[in-house]
Amino acid sequence: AESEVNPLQYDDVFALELAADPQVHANGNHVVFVRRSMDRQTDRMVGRLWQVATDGSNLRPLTSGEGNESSPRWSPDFERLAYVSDQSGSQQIHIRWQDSGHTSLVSTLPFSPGSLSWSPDGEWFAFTMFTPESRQAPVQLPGKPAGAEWAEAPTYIDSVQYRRDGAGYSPQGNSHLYVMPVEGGTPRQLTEGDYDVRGTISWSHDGEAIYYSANKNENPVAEPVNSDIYRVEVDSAEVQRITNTNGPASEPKVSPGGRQIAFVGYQDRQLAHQANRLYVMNTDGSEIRNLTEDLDRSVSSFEWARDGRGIYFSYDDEGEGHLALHTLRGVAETLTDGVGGLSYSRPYTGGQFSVADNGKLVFTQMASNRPAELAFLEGSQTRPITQLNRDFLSAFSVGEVEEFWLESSVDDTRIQGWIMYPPGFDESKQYPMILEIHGGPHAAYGPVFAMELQLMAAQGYVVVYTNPRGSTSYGEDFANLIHHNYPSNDYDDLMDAVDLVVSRGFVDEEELFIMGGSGGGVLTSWSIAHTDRFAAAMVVNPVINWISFTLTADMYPYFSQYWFPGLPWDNVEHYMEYSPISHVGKVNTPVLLFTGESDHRTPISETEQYYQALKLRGVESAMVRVPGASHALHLRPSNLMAKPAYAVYWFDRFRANGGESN
Ligand SMILES: CSCC[C@H](NC=O)C(=O)N[C@@H](CO)C(=O)O
Repeated sequence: AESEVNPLQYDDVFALELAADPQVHANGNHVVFVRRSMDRQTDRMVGRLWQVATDGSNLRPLTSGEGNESSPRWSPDFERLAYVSDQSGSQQIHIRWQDSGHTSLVSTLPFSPGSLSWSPDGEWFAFTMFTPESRQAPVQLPGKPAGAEWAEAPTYIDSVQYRRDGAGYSPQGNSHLYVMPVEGGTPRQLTEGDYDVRGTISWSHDGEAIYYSANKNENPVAEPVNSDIYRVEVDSAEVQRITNTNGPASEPKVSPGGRQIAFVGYQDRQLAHQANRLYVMNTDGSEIRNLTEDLDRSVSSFEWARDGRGIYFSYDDEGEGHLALHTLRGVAETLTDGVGGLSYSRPYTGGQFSVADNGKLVFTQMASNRPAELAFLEGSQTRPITQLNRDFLSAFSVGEVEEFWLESSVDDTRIQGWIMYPPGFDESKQYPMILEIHGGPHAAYGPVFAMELQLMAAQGYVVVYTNPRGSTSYGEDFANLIHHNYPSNDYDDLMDAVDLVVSRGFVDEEELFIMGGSGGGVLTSWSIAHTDRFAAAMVVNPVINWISFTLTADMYPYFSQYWFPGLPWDNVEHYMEYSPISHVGKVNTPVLLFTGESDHRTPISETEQYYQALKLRGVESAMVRVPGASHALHLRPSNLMAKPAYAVYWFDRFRANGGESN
C-alpha cells in the first residue's frame, strides 16, 4: 500500500556504501576489500580496509580506520598486506602483518604511489610515482624585496598534457617506475624520459625485471593511443622494448610460470570506439595471439588463473558485466554475469574481480537496488558475501527497474533501455517522466544502482534510460554507428524510447523532461533543437561547440583525431554541423545548465557559450556552477545530492501544477 512507501531523501547519499577492489586469499577462504562509505564531515567518499570470509562470516575492519585507505595487495606468501593510506598526512605505503595485526608506515614518498606491486620474493615494492622535472623558469626577474607581497610568478607551459580533469593543472614532469625495499628505504627510479608509465606493472618470474606500458613515440600528439610494452632490468635499469604494435598495448601481466605475458590493446583503425582485445605473447614479445578476436566486446580487466592455464577476464555485454575464462589452448567460457556496481551515481557499467586457486573468484556484484556488494563464484555457483547496504535497503523504498528493448524507427537496430518506477508506482495514474542520457558517448548504462536517478524517482518521476547507438557492450559496429556522425540517429533511438514508454499509458505527455551529462549533455541540447516535446531540459557538463571543445579539453590529441575526419580548422563545416550551438536558434525548451567549475574534460566554457546563446535568444535558462568540481560531479556527496535536487526543482517548475502533487 502507498502508505508504506518510504522514498529516499537527498540526505541519504550519506548512507551509501560499496565494496571495491576485492583481493581474495589464494585459498579462497577470505577476501580483503575496500569498504567505501560517505563521510559527512569531509563530504567525501572514504575507503577503509575490511576482511570477510567468502561464506560471508567474520566481517571485520583490518586497520584502526584512520585515513583514506586503498590498493590492498597481498604479499606473495599471503602473510602481509600492503596498502596505501593518507593516515600520515600524505599517500604512503603501509604494511599489515596478518599474524599479529600490526601495521606500519614504510614509505616517505614525495608523491602518491600508484600500481603498487610486490616482487616475487616479497622483498621489494615496485610502484609508479609522479616525478617532477626540475626546470628553471625561462625568464629570470629581479627578486621581490623582503616582506613584499608580489603577485604569484607566471607559469611557463610547453608540455602537451598540461592539465587533466580531476587533477587540475599539472606541474611539469612524468609518472615513472620505482622500486623500494618493503621494509622502507630510498626509492630508486628505474625509468626516465618524457613519457608516463601508466597502469599495471608486472615483475618477471625471477624478480630481475619489471614489465610496463608507455607511449614513448616521438610524437605522442600524433599517436595518442599508441603505447607499447617494455622490460626494465631492476639492477641496471636497462630498458628493452617488447612490443611494437600499431595501437595500444597495456596492462602487461606475466603468467604464473613466467614464460608468457598477457596484455590488452587493439589494432588502431582510428575509429571512435575500438574494443580492447586480450592478447598473449612470449616474454620476449614473440608469438602474439589475440585470444578474444571473435568476442566483439571490450575486455575490461583480466587475471591469470593461478595454474597459468588460462586467463579470467571481464567484459560488458548488453549493459551487464560478465566474467569469462579463456584457456590458453581453448575458447572463452562465460562464467557469470552481474559483474559491476561500482558506479553509484548514474547506472554505468563497471566492476572488479579477484582470482583464488581452483577457479574460485570474488567479484563486485551489481544490482539495480543497491551499490556494489561482493559475491563469491565457485564453479557455476554464485553466492553473496557482503550486505553492506542491508540497513539502507530495509529502511527505504527504492525505485524498481524494468528492462525494455525496441526496434529503431530509422532502421532495424535493436535498442535496449530501462524504466525506473517511482516507489509506490500505480499504473492507473499519470506520471511526469525524465529521459536521462548517458555520456561517453562510448559507454553503457545497465541495470545498476544509480543514486541520482533514484532520488528523482523518489520525487515521483518515472525515469527512463537507454543505450542508444554509439553505446558500448553491443559490439564495435553498433558503437561506431556514430563514428564521425555524432549526434545523429542516436537522437532517434532516444525519442523511440520516449515513445515506447509514453505508449504504456502511465506517463503524462505534457510532463516529459530530458537531461543528460557530458555526452548526455550533448544529446540533450541536440534533442531540444530537434523537438519541442519536452517541457524542460537539464544540460549537464555538455559539449556545445566541437571546435572550442577539441581546443580546450584535456584529451584534445585524442578527441580531435579519433572523433572527427580531421583537425578543426580543416573541417570547420563538419565540426559545426554536429555542434549543438549551430542549432540553438531552434531551441524553445527551458534549460537548466549544471557544470563543475574545474571540469577540464568538457570545460565550463562550453556551458557558458550555451547559456549566453540561450539568453541572447530569450529562452528561459539558468546556470548552476559547481565550485571545485571536475567532470566527475558526483565525487562530493553534497554535489551528488545537489544535481537531482536541481533537476527536480527545474522540472517541477514546468509541470502543470508546479510539482505540487509530489
Ligand atoms: C562528449 S565529450 C566526452 C566527455 C566524456 N567522455 C570521455 O571522457 C563523457 O561523456 N563522460 C561520461 C562518462 O564516460 C560522463 O558521464 O561523464
